[in-house]
Amino acid sequence: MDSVIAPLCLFIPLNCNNNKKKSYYCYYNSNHILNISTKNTIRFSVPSSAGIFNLKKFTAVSFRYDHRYRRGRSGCLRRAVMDSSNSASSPDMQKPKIVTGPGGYVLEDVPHLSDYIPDLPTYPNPLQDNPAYSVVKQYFVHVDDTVPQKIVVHKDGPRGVHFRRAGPRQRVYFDSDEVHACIVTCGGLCPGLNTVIREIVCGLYHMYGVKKVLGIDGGYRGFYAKNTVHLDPKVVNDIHKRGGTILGTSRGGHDTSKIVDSIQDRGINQVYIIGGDGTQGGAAVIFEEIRRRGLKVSVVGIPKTIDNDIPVIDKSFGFDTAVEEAQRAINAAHVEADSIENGIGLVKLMGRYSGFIAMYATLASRDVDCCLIPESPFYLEGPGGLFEYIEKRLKENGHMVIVIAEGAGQELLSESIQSMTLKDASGNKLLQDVGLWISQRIKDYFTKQRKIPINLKYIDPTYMIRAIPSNASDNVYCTLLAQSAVHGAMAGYTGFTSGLVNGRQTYIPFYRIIEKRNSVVITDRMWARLLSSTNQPSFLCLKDSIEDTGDEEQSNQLLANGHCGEEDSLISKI
Ligand SMILES: Nc1ncnc2c1ncn2[C@@H]1O[C@H](COP(=O)(O)OP(=O)(O)O)[C@@H](O)[C@H]1O
Ligand SMILES: O=P(O)(O)OC[C@H]1O[C@](O)(COP(=O)(O)O)[C@@H](O)[C@@H]1O
Ligand SMILES: [Mg+2]
Repeated sequence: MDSVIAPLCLFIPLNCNNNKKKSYYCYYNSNHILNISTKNTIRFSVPSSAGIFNLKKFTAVSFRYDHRYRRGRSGCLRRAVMDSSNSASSPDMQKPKIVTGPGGYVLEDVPHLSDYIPDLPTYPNPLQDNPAYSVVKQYFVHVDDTVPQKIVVHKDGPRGVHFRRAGPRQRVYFDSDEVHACIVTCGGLCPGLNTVIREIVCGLYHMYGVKKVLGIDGGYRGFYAKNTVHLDPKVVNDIHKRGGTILGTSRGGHDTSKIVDSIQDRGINQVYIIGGDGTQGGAAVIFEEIRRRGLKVSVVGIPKTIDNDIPVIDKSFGFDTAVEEAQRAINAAHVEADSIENGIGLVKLMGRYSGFIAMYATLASRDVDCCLIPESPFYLEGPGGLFEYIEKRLKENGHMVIVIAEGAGQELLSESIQSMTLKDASGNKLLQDVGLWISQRIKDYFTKQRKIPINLKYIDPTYMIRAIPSNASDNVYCTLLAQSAVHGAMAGYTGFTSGLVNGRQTYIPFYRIIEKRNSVVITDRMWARLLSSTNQPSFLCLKDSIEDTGDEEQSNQLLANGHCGEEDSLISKI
């Protein structure tokens, strides 16, 4: 382990088999989850009572669950908490910047260029002379402004974790002529990518007078394997009306030293990285390498995930657009099902590990009779199963609509289809098509076993949803995210993701973004709302779900409060 270079990703699946000892399988690598190798597997045991898994022996900078290793219905994952005193045990690692204050106040601050480069000159913010902004009272953000992560507090409770408020600062750490910025988009497509690119370029130009902005072509590998594109307000003027990303994107290709060499060789000093959890993980590595080399380069992440699976932030851009567009597919499924005897409309929506799109699209539509998501295990046959429910709805209503998230029921699929271990270039497991599989199972059951003729129409609108331009509210959201990112970089902050927390723009340290995944908490009120709106079976009683998750902290909270903890960011706020 000593030879491992940071950052290190540990994936710990827990086989929850009610034995006294539980086995953890750790996979680690130095840079990229693709390089996970079975040779690097360490196996050891901890007592079942261990709620916190201590990473003392490892040089861990990032840590997250990986549902890909989830095992069957009884498999579960236990929260593992990174011990912050150990997380930076390598001399190359940036220690989290934690500031504490009275009343249990904690600021999880972001790095600043001045942390590792002494005597940096500062300049007055050019915005002070900008006629558009000079009318705003208190335009500049106060240096002590922070935003609480938890908005619901109790009288005697601690003030809790805060993040630095985003926005323009009185003094900046870059002279406008000195700035050479670049923008890269990585991972899957998402509505709003072009709007974010546009607003970074226009923000740099119009607010700070920055003229040198480069577009990196085709994701991370574009830094060293492709040409760059010059970006200015004229080039990006209309791009927010188009879907996709004008810069192109890719998975794979994260070669840290080649990327940082390219940044250094080109004289780039602000790097804007737009992408999901994988991309932000890559951004964290780039930041660490830049810091290690002592370069005056701000590294800024803008979170992109159509699945809304990035933690801490209220929701991700493009999510609203995706939910809205999904309505068209659900409407079509409903029209088809309603027009024919025993019609079943089945719509597969995105959501590899998190069922937010399926849940919100279902709640918005009111036409859906059953919504299946990865977080809520289900079963097909027998009392309380899906087939029984379908038969009941067909008898009652003559038709039904099912929405299924792409990651739902994967454990059932791997039981019936030989498990595939193929991965994409980023190391994400290639999922089996649950929509096709479940269509076939439903058809077989009703026509062969029950001798009930059904008419099933399957719709997969995934790429039609991903490829559209963002809607009006996402456009505004993208603008604020992009402008906050620019303000942060100009103010000398680095190693952060720009994100909305409780309705306020904030700067969040990378490690908080990549340490875990945001997912639907099925024992939370929002999922209960869904169950009550569709009237579908829960497939799991509360007692079972508590036993099954094996997460003691969550279970205790559930039993005590009837709802879940801070992970349910989007849900619990609504
Ligand atoms: N742990 C990691 N460290 C470095 N780079 C990573 C890591 N995980 C993913 N990447 C890189 O980030 C990019 C996007 O990741 P991917 O998972 O495909 O999309 P997303 O950012 O949407 O989650 C890819 O180039 C991938 O190689
Ligand atoms: O077909 P691709 O390009 O591999 O992408 C598929 C994946 O990307 C997504 O659309 C969304 O990914 P992000 O959350 O990273 O935006 C998933 O729903 C889907 O599993
Ligand atoms: Mg991802």
